[in-house]
Amino acid sequence: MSDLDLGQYGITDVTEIVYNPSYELLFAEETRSDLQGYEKGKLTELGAVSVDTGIFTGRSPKDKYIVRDDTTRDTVWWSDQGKNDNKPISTEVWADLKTLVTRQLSGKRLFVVDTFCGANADTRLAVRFITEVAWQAHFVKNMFIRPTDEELKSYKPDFIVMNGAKCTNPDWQKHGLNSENFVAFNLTERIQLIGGTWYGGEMKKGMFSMMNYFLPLQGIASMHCSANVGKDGDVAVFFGLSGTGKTTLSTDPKRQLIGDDEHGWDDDGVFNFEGGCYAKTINLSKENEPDIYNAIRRDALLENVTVLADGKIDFNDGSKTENTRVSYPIYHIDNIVTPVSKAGHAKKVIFLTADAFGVLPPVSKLTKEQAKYHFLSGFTAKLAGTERGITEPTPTFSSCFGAAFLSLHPTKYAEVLGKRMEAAGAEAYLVNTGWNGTGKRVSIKATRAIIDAILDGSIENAEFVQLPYFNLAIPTHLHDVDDGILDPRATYANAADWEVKAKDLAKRFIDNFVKFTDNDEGKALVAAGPQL
Ligand SMILES: Nc1ncnc2c1ncn2[C@@H]1O[C@H](COP(=O)(O)OP(=O)(O)O)[C@@H](O)[C@H]1O
Ligand SMILES: C=C(OP(=O)(O)O)C(=O)O
Ligand SMILES: [Mn+2]
Repeated sequence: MSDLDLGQYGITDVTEIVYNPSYELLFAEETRSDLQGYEKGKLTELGAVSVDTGIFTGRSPKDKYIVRDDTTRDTVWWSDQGKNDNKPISTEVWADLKTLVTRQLSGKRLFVVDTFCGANADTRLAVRFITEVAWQAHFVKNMFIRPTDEELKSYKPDFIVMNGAKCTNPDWQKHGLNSENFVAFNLTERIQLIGGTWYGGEMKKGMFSMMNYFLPLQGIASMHCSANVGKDGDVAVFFGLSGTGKTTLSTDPKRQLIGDDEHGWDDDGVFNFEGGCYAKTINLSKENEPDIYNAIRRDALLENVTVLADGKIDFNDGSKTENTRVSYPIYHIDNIVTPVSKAGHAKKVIFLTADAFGVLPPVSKLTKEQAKYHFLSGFTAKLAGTERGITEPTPTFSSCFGAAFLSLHPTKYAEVLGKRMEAAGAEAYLVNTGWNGTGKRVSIKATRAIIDAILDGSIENAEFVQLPYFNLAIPTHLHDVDDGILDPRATYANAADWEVKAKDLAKRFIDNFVKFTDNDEGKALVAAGPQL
């Protein structure tokens, strides 16, 4: 253990430091009978503890800030340079927020959890979390990489996350901020501050935003994707915004899981940033998603699910939020890459989208140019719950399938990914896990069969037709998939209804892409997008 004087961060009079608590200790701490309110965990019949995360049951992008100083001024993609969540704050406002959080944490009994973000020793961030809430310590222990005892001996943090969830900012209006809640980053001090929101996802996705800052500047792709690898070492990555199926579809008993949400791609291949998974549990069933269901046991941590008096869980109850979750260490899934979550170069790149309009085909094969176009566009529907204020599927363009986490301009991620794909000879596919003309979502079973056809290569033997307006190549037949769903036009009682919606969506793509056409490269990509 390195020097644990929290005074160096401005936290004083700490009564006790619970350093890197074991799962045993966390269980005891979060189920203590004297705990009150949102701190209190409940034991469920599956053996996992369940907590309520408070007022915030999803991330709060509107409350996200980055200090604009000499480190970040010319690197960060700022909210005044495009539509994004990287709102600048001054060092003065930062100092006030830091005082609030350090004062909140001073004089307390604190949990300190030392972790890594990133599987590779040369590019990982050693992230130290400081929190007064036991289940928040549990969450980061599940989600980040747990250092070995040997690694802890020489552990030196690169980044500090001070979670002051219980404090809010009374001066937010004077500071010109969005609310009394804040999630703020300082790249010079290498500190994240949290106030007002208890939601653990701010820590997880916060450090993802930081990897998204550091890695592309070194030519390493930083990707909002899941990843797995087949028996022959064939790696696939699945990009997608929240709720599109990254976690569900990468958890595939036939393939070893690398990770379910955040990865890098360097000269050696694809590597996980995390040490755990964060699965949605709304309507979870043992039949549809057995591996995720079985991962919910002792040491997993449930969030915002409904627990009945006898400890039974009602996974169909979305009354607290649609964004009910479980975090678990990655080894709760049987088939994973060990000991380090990494594998070779990706040969298949899958863009998952959940099209709420019911226009896009369940699968299409993309040309190189189309891959770039769709990566920059990042079309999907935001599903209910993951972000505050989103209560029904809302169509959105989220660059790189993760605009909320991009610290640099989207073209930077496209450039780095493009180079990696080119060098690996990777093929790209667009998979719609959302809706079609039936008004229903494509079934998980059908999507899984589609993914199988992509990964075993059989899709390459299919006959393809071109979908008008989008010019997407769609297969006419795939093993174990109903032919009737492959062409979205066939899922409408009246194909003319598809036409109307398709034209509308095509126009949205075209309008959205205008922002990328201020340079020759972007202009050249327009031809790869929808045409009217
Ligand atoms: N065809 C489908 N493919 C993938 N997931 C689906 C599909 N239909 C419904 N779902 C549901 O959508 C959600 C996908 O969420 P998840 O895999 O957690 O997405 P992500 O990891 O990208 O946020 C799950 O609740 C899953 O059960
Ligand atoms: C945890 C999140 O990721 P995802 O929903 O993509 O799993 C999130 O977006 O807050
Ligand atoms: Mn996920």
